[in-house]
Amino acid sequence: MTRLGTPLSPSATRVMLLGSGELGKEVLIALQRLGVETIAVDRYENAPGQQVAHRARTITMSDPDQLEALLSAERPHLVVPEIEAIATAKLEELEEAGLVRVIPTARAARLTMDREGIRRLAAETLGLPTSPYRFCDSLAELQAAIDGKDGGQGIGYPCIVKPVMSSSGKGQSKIDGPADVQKAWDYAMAGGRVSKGRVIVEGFIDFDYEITLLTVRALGTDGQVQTHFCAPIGHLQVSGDYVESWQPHPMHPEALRKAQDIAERVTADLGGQGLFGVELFVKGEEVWFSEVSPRPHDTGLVTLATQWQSEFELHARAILGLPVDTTLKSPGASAVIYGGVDATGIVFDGVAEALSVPGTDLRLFGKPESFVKRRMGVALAHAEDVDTARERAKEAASKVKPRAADAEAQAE
Ligand SMILES: Nc1ncnc2c1ncn2[C@@H]1O[C@H](COP(=O)(O)OP(=O)(O)OP(=O)(O)O)[C@@H](O)[C@H]1O
Ligand SMILES: NCC(=O)N[C@@H]1O[C@H](COP(=O)([O-])[O-])[C@@H](O)[C@H]1O
Ligand SMILES: [Mg+2]
Repeated sequence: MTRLGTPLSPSATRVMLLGSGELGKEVLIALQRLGVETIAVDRYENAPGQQVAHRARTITMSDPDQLEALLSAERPHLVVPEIEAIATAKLEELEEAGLVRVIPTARAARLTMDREGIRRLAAETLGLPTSPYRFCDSLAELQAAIDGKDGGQGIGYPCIVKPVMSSSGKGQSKIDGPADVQKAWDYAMAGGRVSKGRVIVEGFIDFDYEITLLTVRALGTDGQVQTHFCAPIGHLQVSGDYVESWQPHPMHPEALRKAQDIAERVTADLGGQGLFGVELFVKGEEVWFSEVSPRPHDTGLVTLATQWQSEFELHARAILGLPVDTTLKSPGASAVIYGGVDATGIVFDGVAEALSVPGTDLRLFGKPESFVKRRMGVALAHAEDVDTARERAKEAASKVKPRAADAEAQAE
């Protein structure tokens, strides 16, 4: 295990998060509870995790020179990517030279920041079932891939187009017919996290439900990495972004076996220690791999209400080489609170009303700027069963009403 010492002293264990949004904030809190010295990095000032870390640094994380300069100034023992858009090639170079240890590995961070890297690994190297897909660099290539005029079998309609570097549904759209192709291309070009004129087009999978299988690679007492699974998390996505999640999601035993097998294989290849969010589509007993985050997953926010150790605590423990426990405490659910307004500085109305819903809790992330579709908070609920928990979480989330702080000042 990593030796734990005294933060802000020479014996400290220093962990740097690259990306400090709502997910990183919870990882930072979990690390601090174990006496780790934390450095929160993000692309903008006062990111949620920066508000709870020992130190905050703001850089362009996709700039290799800025990243290298920061790493040599801070000399963290562990570097924990929290977002896709970082200079992963630089991390690989520094890891190779033995200068940093990246969680779970720099290669995993590189492969998963780009849909092409992880999709080719999963489908072509590991032979896992996925949707049919093609990568395209222009509108003409996209049309040809859909029509099967690029030498391959046509992806056909409906299909889904996504920038190769994006997350939370940014730049993603569904194409139902030829009239939607241009619009989907333009939207993808505008929506990627890092501008790169490349997209993936995927055949649409008509799944019964989709899950995130949180998978933890942690050291056992024998010093070997062991794989642990959390109970499946069901979720609902709107426009490619998660709006609700719940745990446990009931699964046919054969589908669960396949899901765990896929998760085991993909995480074993990515390697290292830490928690992964393996996204899977399920229809009957059939299971498709969609993608994987080598870090806590947004749909896994529900584990703050459902597990003895949340996904954030599991990640913190696993990366430090400590034992983990993935057992469920209670069925539960989460429901997203969007900003609803474009404003710098907001006020949340209805918080007391929300928390008066039985079994609920809130996380208000503290992001300095709100956008209509920016995730600003989440409602959590536990209950005797998942259906009740979902109702509670949705009710609590619906009572929280963000509004521009300016409007309040004007009203007073
Ligand atoms: N091939 C597909 N067939 C059917 N639905 C799909 C397909 N690809 C994506 N989706 C839907 O869109 C959602 C978002 O897709 P995906 O996970 O690839 O995007 P993302 O931007 O990486 O999202 P996040 O970062 O939140 O995980 C999926 O969870 C699923 O609901
Ligand atoms: N699906 C990935 C995901 O949920 N990532 C989470 O969202 C933050 C970015 O939010 P922002 O776009 O509002 O700054 C990231 O920092 C991470 O916590
Ligand atoms: Mg996803």
